[in-house]
Amino acid sequence: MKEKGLLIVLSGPSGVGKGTVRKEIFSQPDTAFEYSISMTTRQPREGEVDGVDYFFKSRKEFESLIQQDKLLEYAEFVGNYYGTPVDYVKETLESGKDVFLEIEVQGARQVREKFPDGLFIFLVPPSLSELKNRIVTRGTEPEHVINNRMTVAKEEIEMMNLYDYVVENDQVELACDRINSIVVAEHCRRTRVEPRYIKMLEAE
Ligand SMILES: Nc1nc2c(ncn2[C@@H]2O[C@H](COP(=O)(O)OP(=O)(O)O)[C@@H](O)[C@H]2O)c(=O)[nH]1
Ligand SMILES: Nc1ncnc2c1ncn2[C@@H]1O[C@H](COP(=O)(O)OP(=O)(O)O)[C@@H](O)[C@H]1O
Repeated sequence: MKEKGLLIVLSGPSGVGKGTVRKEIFSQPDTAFEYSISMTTRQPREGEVDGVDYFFKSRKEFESLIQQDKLLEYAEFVGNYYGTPVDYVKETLESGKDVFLEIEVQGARQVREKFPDGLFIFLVPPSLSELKNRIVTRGTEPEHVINNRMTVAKEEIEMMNLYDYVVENDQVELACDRINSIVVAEHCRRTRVEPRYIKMLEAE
C-alpha cells in the first residue's frame, strides 16, 4: 500500500518572508511537495493571480464554503478570512505526495488537531525591527494595516513553542536549506523513503 504524504505547515508573522521562502523552495527542481493554494476574502495585491497566489472569494462565498465543510481549517486574520481547501489536501496526501501549507497560527492549531502527525515549522525574523522593516519595504499595506499586523505578529511569535521547529529567516537561501533539511530528516525519522529517491527509482 502506498504511504500517505507528509503534511508540512509553515507559519510565521506577516512580513517574515514566508511567501518568499515558499516561492524559493518551489522554484527548486528537487522539491517534491505540493503547495495547497488557500482561499481568502482579502483583495488581490498588484501582481497576484487568482488560482495561483490565492483563490480570491467574497465573504458570502467564503461563508458558504464554511457551511459546506469545504475547508480543512479557516481563520480570520486582520479583517479577512483565510482557509485551506480540504479536498485538495486529503486527495494529495492520499496519493502519497507531501503537501505544504503556508497559514497563520489559529489555522495551524486546527490542522494540528486533525493531523497530529503533521510537521509544523515556524519562521522567525532576526528581530522585530527587521520584521517591521520588511513589511514596510514590501509596501503592500497601508500604515494602519501594518500596525495591526505588527500587533498580531508579537502575539503570533509567542505561539512558536506550539511548533515542532523554529527556523530563522536571516537569509532566504539559508532558511530554505533549513526547511528542506527538516523535511528530509522527518522522512528519515518516519523511516519513509524520501520522495526524491522514489522519483529517481521510477525514472530508472
Ligand atoms: N489560517 C489560514 N491562514 C492563511 C491561509 N493562507 C494564508 N494564511 C495566512 O494569512 C496571513 C495573511 O496572509 P496575507 O494577507 O497573504 O499576508 P502576508 O502573509 O503578509 O503576505 C499569513 O499569515 C498567511 O500565512 C489559510 O489558508 N489559512
Ligand atoms: N531573508 C530575508 N532578508 C531580507 N528581506 C527578506 C527576507 N525574506 C523576505 N524578505 C522581504 O521581506 C518582505 C516580506 O516578505 P514576504 O515573503 O512577503 O513575507 P510574508 O509572506 O511572511 O508576509 C518582502 O519584501 C521580501 O522581499
